Amino acid sequence: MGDYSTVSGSAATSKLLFRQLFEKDSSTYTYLLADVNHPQKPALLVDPVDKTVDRDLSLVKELGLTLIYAINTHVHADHVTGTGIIKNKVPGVKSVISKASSSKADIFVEHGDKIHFGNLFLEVRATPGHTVGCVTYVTGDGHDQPQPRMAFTGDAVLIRGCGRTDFQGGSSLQLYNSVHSQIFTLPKETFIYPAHDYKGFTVSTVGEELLFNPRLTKDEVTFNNIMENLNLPYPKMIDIAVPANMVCGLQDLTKRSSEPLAS
Ligand SMILES: N[C@@H](CCC(=O)N[C@@H](CSS)C(=O)NCC(=O)O)C(=O)O
Ligand SMILES: [Fe+2]
Repeated sequence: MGDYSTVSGSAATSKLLFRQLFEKDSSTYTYLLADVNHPQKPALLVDPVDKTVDRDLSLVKELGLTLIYAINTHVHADHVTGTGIIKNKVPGVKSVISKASSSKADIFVEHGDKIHFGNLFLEVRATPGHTVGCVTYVTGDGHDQPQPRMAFTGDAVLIRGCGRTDFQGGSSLQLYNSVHSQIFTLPKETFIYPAHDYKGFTVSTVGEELLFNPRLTKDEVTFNNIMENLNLPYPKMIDIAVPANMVCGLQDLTKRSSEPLAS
C-alpha cells in the first residue's frame, strides 16, 4: 500500500494528507484528503456514509483540517450518503456529485472538471456503466501533485472486480468502455481506491487490475456474459438509499439519532 499519510509535491507547494476510512455494514470506503501545506488545510471527503459521519468529522477536527467538500462518486444503492448530514453539521461545506447523476447537490461536476483543495486538485473522469452518473476522481497530474496518482473509482473498478450493472441505468458495455478508456489508460502505478471491498483488500493499482481483474481483463463479449450472470441479490438498503441519495442524503436530522459534533 502506498504511504500517503503525507506526501509532498516536488515543489513543496502542496502536501497531501490521506486517510482511508471504512464503514463495515456496507463495506464502504470513505477517503479524506487535505492539503496540509496550505494555511487553512482545506480538506474533502469522498463517499462519506451517514453512519460514520461523526467519526469522520472528529478526525477532521483532530487533524485541524477545514472541510470544504463532501463528494460522491455516484448515487449509492447500498447506504445513505453522509453528505446531507455533514452539510447540516459543518456550515460552509459544499456537496458535490456529477451532473449526469441527476441528484441534488451544491456543485455538479462534469468530465474534465477540476476540484481544487489548497494547491491540490482532483480531476473528474466520467465513468458511467455501474450507474449513469458514475465518475472517478483522480489526483492531479502536475509537478506539485502527488505521484503516483490515485484514482477514486467508486464502484466502476473494485479490486479484482467491478460494480454490478443491473440497476440505476447500468450498462455492462458502457462500464467496460469507461474503465478501459478512462481508468486503465492511467499510468500503471496509479493507485486504485474503490468505494467498496468485500474481501478485505484496501488498494490496488492500474497495472495490477490490468493483469489480474477477473472480469475487466476479458474481451467485451465475455465481460457482458459475466455481468449478466452475476445473480447478485439487490442491496438490502436500495429502496431507502437511492431516494435519499437523490437528494444528497438525509436532510432532516431529527429523523436520526446523531450527536452534534463536539466543540
Ligand atoms: N450485499 C450488499 C450489496 C452488494 C452489492 O451489490 N454491491 C455493489 C456495490 S454497492 S451499489 C456491487 O456492484 N457489487 C459488485 C459485486 O460483484 O459484488 C448489500 O446488500 O448492501
Ligand atoms: Fe454503487
